[in-house]
Amino acid sequence: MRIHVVDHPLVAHKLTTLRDKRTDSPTFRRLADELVTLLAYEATRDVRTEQVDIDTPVARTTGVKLSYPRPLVVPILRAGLGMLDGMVRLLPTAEVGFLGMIRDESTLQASTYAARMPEDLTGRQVYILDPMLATGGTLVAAIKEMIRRGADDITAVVLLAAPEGVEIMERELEGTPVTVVTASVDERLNENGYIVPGLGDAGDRMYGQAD
Ligand SMILES: O=P(O)(O)OC[C@H]1O[C@H](OP(=O)(O)OP(=O)(O)O)[C@H](O)[C@@H]1O
Ligand SMILES: O=c1cc[nH]c(=O)[nH]1
Ligand SMILES: [Mg+2]
Repeated sequence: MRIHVVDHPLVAHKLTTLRDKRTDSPTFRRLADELVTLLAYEATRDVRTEQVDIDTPVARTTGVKLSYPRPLVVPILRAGLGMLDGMVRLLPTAEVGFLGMIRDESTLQASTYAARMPEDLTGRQVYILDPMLATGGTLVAAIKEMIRRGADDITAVVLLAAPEGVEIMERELEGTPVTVVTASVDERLNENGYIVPGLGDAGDRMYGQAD
């Protein structure tokens, strides 16, 4: 597994406002959208392309286009949904699958309540979107599901990661073709499994408290 922390002043600036507890939901959603576009630029560095010949108004030339099979973008509901538009803006040909996952806040165990995507992902590049990599339980389960379906190139785009979650991912996904792109690896997890300093509950801050 590879991890790439995007070190850029615009990313740091937007992330700081996202973390601020005074930031309201509409602003939070807008910033998450803008941030994911900046992260997506790095995350798609190895997106597969193929050569194409075109005519400019002046001459014939060779360029590239995104190749087939199309990449698959998979937001993990709920909070990952707030990253979808920003991602597909950069990857307009992508297909979109959905994974609904919830972390039990007392046991911190992740479970899946919905999955809609092709059963066969052989040869597909997959981009998983989830703002938070905390204990890593959610992302490890999601990535294992993609590998089970045959994906051979998986990139997880997360806004924030905890060192504990990164370590679990490295252990559980050793030797797998996985890259994590994030705006920050924070200090630690607290006793409730929340990232410190973090930004709180990403889903609640985007959409309100679910229960
Ligand atoms: O790394 P982990 O410890 O597994 O935690 C991270 C997960 O927790 C949050 O989802 P949550 O369960 O709150 O669902 P929600 O997006 O519907 O709020 C977050 O969006 C991740 O999916
Ligand atoms: O800090 C955290 C940890 C898990 N899920 C969140 O939304 N935030
Ligand atoms: Mg939540």
